[in-house]
Amino acid sequence: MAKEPVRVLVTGAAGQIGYALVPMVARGAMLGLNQPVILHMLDIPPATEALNGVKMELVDAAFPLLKGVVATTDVIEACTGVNIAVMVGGFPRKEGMERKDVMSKNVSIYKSQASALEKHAAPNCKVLVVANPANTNALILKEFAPSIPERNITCLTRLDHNRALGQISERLNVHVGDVKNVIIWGNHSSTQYPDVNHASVKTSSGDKPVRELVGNDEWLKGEFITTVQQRGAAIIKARKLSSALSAASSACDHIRDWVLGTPEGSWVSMGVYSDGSYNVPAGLIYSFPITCKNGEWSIVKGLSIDDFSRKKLDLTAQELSEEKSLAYSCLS
Ligand SMILES: NC(=O)C1=CN([C@@H]2O[C@H](COP(=O)(O)OP(=O)(O)OC[C@H]3O[C@@H](n4cnc5c(N)ncnc54)[C@H](O)[C@@H]3O)[C@@H](O)[C@H]2O)C=CC1
Ligand SMILES: O=C([O-])CC(=O)C(=O)O
Repeated sequence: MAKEPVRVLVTGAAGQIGYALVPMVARGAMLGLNQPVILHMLDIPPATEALNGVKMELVDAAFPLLKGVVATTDVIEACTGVNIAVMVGGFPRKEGMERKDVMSKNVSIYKSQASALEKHAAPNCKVLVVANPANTNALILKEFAPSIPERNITCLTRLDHNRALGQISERLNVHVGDVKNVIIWGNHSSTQYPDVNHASVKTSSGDKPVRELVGNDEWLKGEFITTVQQRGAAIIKARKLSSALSAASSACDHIRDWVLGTPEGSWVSMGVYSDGSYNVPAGLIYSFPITCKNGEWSIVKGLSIDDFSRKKLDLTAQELSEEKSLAYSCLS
């Protein structure tokens, strides 16, 4: 029997990530090649014409899995009945800005969209916040949508995770699909901590630790970390626009693994509501190593944290606590 379509909301759908993301969803990259979808696309009134253009292109692309498109500037219509919400809408960072510089513009958007989701989305709707500052927008959304379970509200750090895999694969000249179990800890910002202490590479003689294969701690503790932390800024410098295709692809990875599960023996990074694991203060949306099964995520527990890592985990938690206070001051 044909599967019921899943309703996927993409906010900011007329923007550059939206434009890359909606065809990926319609092709099955997010929910699988046998899962029909109905796309809900939200943008703001000045983008109405562009949004309609995206809708026309979706029709023209004749995607077999796409069973309907709602293109609207009405937040209630956009949120009604959605099972997955990918929150991309917002004001992007420009060259020379830190992500928290876009805070005041974005947190007020997330406060109002929280209420629309809470009232109109399908029960158990899974939410992924992409727009920056992603962790803090997700936290605001959680706080202003108290009836959505906190487990259902996450933010995107999978792009940073994938960037870390990419850097290791380039350094070792191995295929990116053979590298696993890097971790992004903390904030989707330049204080994030890309950690390879538990990462490995599949080789013909079994899995080998990344640290051993790289054999250069100075690079791993220095240039590797800063390259991943600063990759978003490097893309902005090169393109004069922030990452879009890689962000869209990573958003698909995030939802796909959350819904369909992570492969046995490997984990991903997701920004989730901290339960105090690894002594990260509870009540922050913080990126952890995560496995997913049956549509639920769990933090990977019990990994060893050395002194170098401890300081990095604490630093990015500190930044998130400060962002949280700043966000509240923007809202008052
Ligand atoms: N977490 C992550 O890994 C990444 C996050 N980002 C962030 O994603 C966001 C989107 O980036 P782009 O698509 O490049 O920006 P963009 O400016 O091309 O698109 C944003 C879209 O959001 C719309 N929008 C603004 N306010 C809205 C509202 N209240 N409701 C619905 N739509 C609204 C705009 O009209 C625009 O069409 C930015 O905040 C950016 O910083 C970007 C890359 C990676
Ligand atoms: O850097 C930015 O503002 C966009 C972004 O979040 C990223 O590419 O990681």
